[in-house]
Amino acid sequence: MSGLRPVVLSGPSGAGKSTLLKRLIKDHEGVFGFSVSHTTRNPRPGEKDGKDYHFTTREAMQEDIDEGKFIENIMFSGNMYGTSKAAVEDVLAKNLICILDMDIQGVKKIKETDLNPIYIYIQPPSIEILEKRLRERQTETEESLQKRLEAARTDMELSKEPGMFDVLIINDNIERAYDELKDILNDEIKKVQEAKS
Ligand SMILES: Nc1ncnc2c1ncn2[C@@H]1O[C@H](COP(=O)(O)OP(=O)(O)OP(=O)(O)O)[C@@H](O)[C@H]1O
Ligand SMILES: Nc1nc2c(ncn2[C@@H]2O[C@H](COP(=O)(O)O)[C@@H](O)[C@H]2O)c(=O)[nH]1
Repeated sequence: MSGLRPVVLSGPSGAGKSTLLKRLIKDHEGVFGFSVSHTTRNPRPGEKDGKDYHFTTREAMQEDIDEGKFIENIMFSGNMYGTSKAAVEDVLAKNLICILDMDIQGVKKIKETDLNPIYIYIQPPSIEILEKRLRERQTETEESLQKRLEAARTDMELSKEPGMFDVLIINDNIERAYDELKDILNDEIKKVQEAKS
């Protein structure tokens, strides 16, 4: 099936991107496929290699980048992250809507490609609430948390650049944010469902 637009979910660390996209994929079986990024950070409890991320080393990732295997890659909070060409191609080959989770630097790089995704920004209600959610997630050291909050401030400023995102969702309430996300993607979801029926 041609013409399915990928979806880029961006927003600061802790905004709720993974929570929303995991629910979207689970609730729409056979509709969405997650573009599994590479990262050099350590897996969190419960994260699976090849599903949440391809966990790798700096050396291996740099080698692949040098060989042109990545669409985009960044440094975030002291670790490398990136979207390989294979990650996106694997999803598109299955005729699924490809969902990408990335920071705003990645968004800028994707804009230089011909992927033509729908760009969605997930915004926390405030930096204070973001900090509270990140602390409650209990995944970060104090140092990593501070780096993420610093990056979040820059990220939220850059997100205001006109034309950067197609839609902004304020994640003050997870049910409302999820309903908004579903509404935005309704036309794309229908395309896949109709093609399958
Ligand atoms: N609306 C909400 N209200 C309260 N807690 C929320 C809400 N949305 C998400 N959370 C919680 O906030 C934390 C951060 O959410 P999540 O991990 O989905 O963020 P993220 O944007 O994917 O972060 P990262 O980019 O670091 O992976 C999680 O513990 C999640 O359960
Ligand atoms: N530019 C990219 N950013 C990515 C990619 N995969 C994830 N991310 C972003 O990194 C931060 C931190 O993620 P975490 O899992 O360590 O909390 C977050 O903002 C993600 O959106 C990628 O491939 N490219």
